[in-house]
Amino acid sequence: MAKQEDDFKRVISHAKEYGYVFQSSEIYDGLSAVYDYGQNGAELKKNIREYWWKAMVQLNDNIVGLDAAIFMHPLTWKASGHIDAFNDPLIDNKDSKKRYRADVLVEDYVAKIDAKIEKEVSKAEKRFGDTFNKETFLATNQRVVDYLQQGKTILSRLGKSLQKEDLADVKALIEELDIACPMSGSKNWTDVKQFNLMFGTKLGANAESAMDLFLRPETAQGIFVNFLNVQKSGRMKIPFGIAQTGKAFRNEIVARQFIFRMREFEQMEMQFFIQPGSQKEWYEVWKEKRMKWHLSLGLGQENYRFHDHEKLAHYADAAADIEFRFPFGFKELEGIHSRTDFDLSSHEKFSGKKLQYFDHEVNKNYVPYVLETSIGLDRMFLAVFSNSLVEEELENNTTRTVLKLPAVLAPIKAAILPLLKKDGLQEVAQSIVDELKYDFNVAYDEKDAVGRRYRRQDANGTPFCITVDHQTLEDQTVTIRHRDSMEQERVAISALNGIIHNAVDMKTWLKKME
Ligand SMILES: Nc1ncnc2c1ncn2[C@@H]1O[C@H](COP(=O)(O)OP(=O)(O)OP(=O)(O)O)[C@@H](O)[C@H]1O
Repeated sequence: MAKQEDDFKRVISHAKEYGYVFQSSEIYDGLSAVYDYGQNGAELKKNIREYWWKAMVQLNDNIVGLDAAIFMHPLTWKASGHIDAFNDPLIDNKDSKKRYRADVLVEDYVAKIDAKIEKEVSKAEKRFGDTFNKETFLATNQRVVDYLQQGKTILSRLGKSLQKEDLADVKALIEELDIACPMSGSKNWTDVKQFNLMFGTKLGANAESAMDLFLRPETAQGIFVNFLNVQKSGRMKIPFGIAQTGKAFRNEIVARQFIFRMREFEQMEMQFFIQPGSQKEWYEVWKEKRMKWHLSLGLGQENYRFHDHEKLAHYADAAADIEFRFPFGFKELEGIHSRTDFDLSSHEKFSGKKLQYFDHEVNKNYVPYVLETSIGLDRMFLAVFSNSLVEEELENNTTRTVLKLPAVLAPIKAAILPLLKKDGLQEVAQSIVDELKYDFNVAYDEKDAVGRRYRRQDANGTPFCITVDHQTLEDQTVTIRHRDSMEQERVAISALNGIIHNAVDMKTWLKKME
């Protein structure tokens, strides 16, 4: 646990030191769970967004984009169920005065059971070596079987109590499990209460006539209310999808995991409109497609897993998360939800407007079913960033900090370094920058010894360093150093564009999804 916490602290401080993420309004001591992206963070975020957009919109001829407003008519949130059901069960500890999500307290308890299982598995793995079979072990080792059953029983009871809104039972569960406040160790709890997560605001200057609005808690509803606008104007045929990226706002109760859980964040969502009855098939298709997108970035297959939901939201008939191994364990990164016709039917009901589609294939009108993929851009940022940050032992007994970002996402693709600040080397380096900058985001760096500059660029995630030296003046060649291998090669200036292009081109990376 201590190592996990240290690793996570290192991620947060590195993000600040290298201009990736800052606490919002830091000079006023910050605003809790709100963050700003710095010069490098803004680039990384933009690149992730573009990587998603290309994969979803550009590569699929039946998916189009949308940019809906954050403000929406208040009835939208009545129809979507957010006014009545977008609640988290909260519980306060009377001694520490700390507030928690009651369901998260129980889930964390189960995570501890999971950690015990992992421990048993790794012990057995060591003992049995190559002959070890994890599946057989999980099914036959009595202690592990008991742990698994215990976790399942707890989660199933939690799911049922939440579904029935039986908050007294959620509290009873916390008491039965003897869960203590993680900050103080006290077990002196209040009752569990529901808390609506939407932020309210007002539209209009006049106090009497001002209209109560909500900041959108998800981008999806902007897509649903525009379903017919897009379908008709784009003459879209089912199955088709609408994708959008944009800000969403949630007044999260527990928000202390850096950019994992924010009060203002960005989502990348796609709603895929399909024939009723075909949802199971599309659910599997999109689970697979989205996992392939993640794997194409090369962060390691072992860092992802699916988690199929037992407790379903009011709109869903199936749901799974793609979980990622964050510094604090496996957690949700993306959700894939089979939303049935809940949203469109509900908007029909509340707006009085038909939101139907005439399907020539089957010769009838219907309200389409929807398959949704929804990922948090900030969470994806954290996944990429935390996974990439490594402390590497070098042969000469020193270490280096290197941010091994996938080159396609790196904020700066190459740094151009004159070896010395004289003899015309700076001018040549600058002329290389001036040529490359039309195609790539590049940096010029002349300060400090070249070794220190390499380290700085490593820590910044820059895939290439290009050094201009005296030989450059004679034969128009430079040294190019690769961030991950630290290998250096001598290449012609004229070859630089091609080398960088091969490494960072989105097409090459996206093709890995095939
Ligand atoms: N507060 C938040 N901060 C950052 N990203 C978020 C936040 N809430 C949701 N997301 C992102 O949006 C995606 C889709 O939202 P969804 O409503 O399905 O999340 P959720 O199931 O409520 O998440 P969680 O269970 O973690 O609260 C999530 O998978 C996550 O990546």
